[in-house]
Amino acid sequence: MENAVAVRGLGITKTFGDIVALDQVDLNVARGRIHGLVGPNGAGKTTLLGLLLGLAVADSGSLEILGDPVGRTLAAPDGVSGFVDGPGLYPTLTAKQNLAALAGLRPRGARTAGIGEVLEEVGLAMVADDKVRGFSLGMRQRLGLAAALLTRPRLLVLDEPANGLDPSGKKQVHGVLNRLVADGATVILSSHRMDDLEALCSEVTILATGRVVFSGPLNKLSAEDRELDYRLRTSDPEAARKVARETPGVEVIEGSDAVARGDDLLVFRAQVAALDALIARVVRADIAVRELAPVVSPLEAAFLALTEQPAEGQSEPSHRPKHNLQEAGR
Ligand SMILES: Nc1ncnc2c1ncn2[C@@H]1O[C@H](COP(=O)(O)OP(=O)(O)OP(=O)(O)O)[C@@H](O)[C@H]1O
Repeated sequence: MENAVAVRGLGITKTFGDIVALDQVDLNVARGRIHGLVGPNGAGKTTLLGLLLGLAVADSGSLEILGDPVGRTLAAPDGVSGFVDGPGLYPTLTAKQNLAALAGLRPRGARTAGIGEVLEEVGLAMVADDKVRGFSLGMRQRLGLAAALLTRPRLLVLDEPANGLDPSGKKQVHGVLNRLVADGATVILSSHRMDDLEALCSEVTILATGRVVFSGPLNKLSAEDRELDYRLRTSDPEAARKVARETPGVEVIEGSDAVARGDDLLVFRAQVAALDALIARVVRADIAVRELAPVVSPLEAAFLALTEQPAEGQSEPSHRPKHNLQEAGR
């Protein structure tokens, strides 16, 4: 039976001189999933993705990809493709010529998808014969994805793949990634876009200054006992505000940006139980609920809480978690 784990990393450390880019990182990614990597600038995301692509080797720790231990040589492990720091493309060649050049580098007999097929998949068939130097950032990103698909990867590793994509390009790329995992492949991607990660990923790893501060299913981040800020739009904002003030566990936030903009919104902080109680009370008071949403998504809230930068003059960095939230046994 095929190994159910696509990536198993244990205690991975990578330094560049004095800089500790990755500090005892554990990473477990099940096959057939889209796993998101998130963290502030300089957190170590690109470094970690580079290790998965065989662009660098770790100083210590163990890494197993698609069932095989990763050695000390710089080479993409079998079945893995992708890119970090943007796709490497030849600007003076056309999209088709770029892919042909890459396909030509594939070993004889290696699994290679059709060039027309991958261009079609990423929505670039119409510009197949255009030179890449005239491509927008989003088109280059999609061509980079097409190049990665050429190898029919079992593990696709992408650094900021949604960079520069317009909504239709984003939809196209999301479609490609979802089809890949439906066919049994695994995708690991980094992004600063929480909405993208929430739309695509079932699991995320949050890194802060080279350390894992959370790794696990996205739904663990919206834990029932975590307070979140919500915005509520109703048919009667004043009456709703009064109900909110009288509901235990609900803290009305008066000076929020939404209120300052003059929006007819009630912004409040609550745990899930108090939120439920408030909505029930609002409806019982014959006030219609028109919109209810977290001000920031659970992923963004966790990101901000777990990766906050140390305050000026603070000796102990507050982003160093007191508890590592890594899901046990994963
Ligand atoms: N080749 C290198 N030489 C020296 N330092 C490096 C090198 N690559 C990365 N670093 C350092 O390692 C740390 C992690 O960098 P990395 O690029 O992995 O972060 P990142 O999370 O991808 O950041 P971003 O979101 O800005 O892309 C940073 O402090 C960075 O300056």
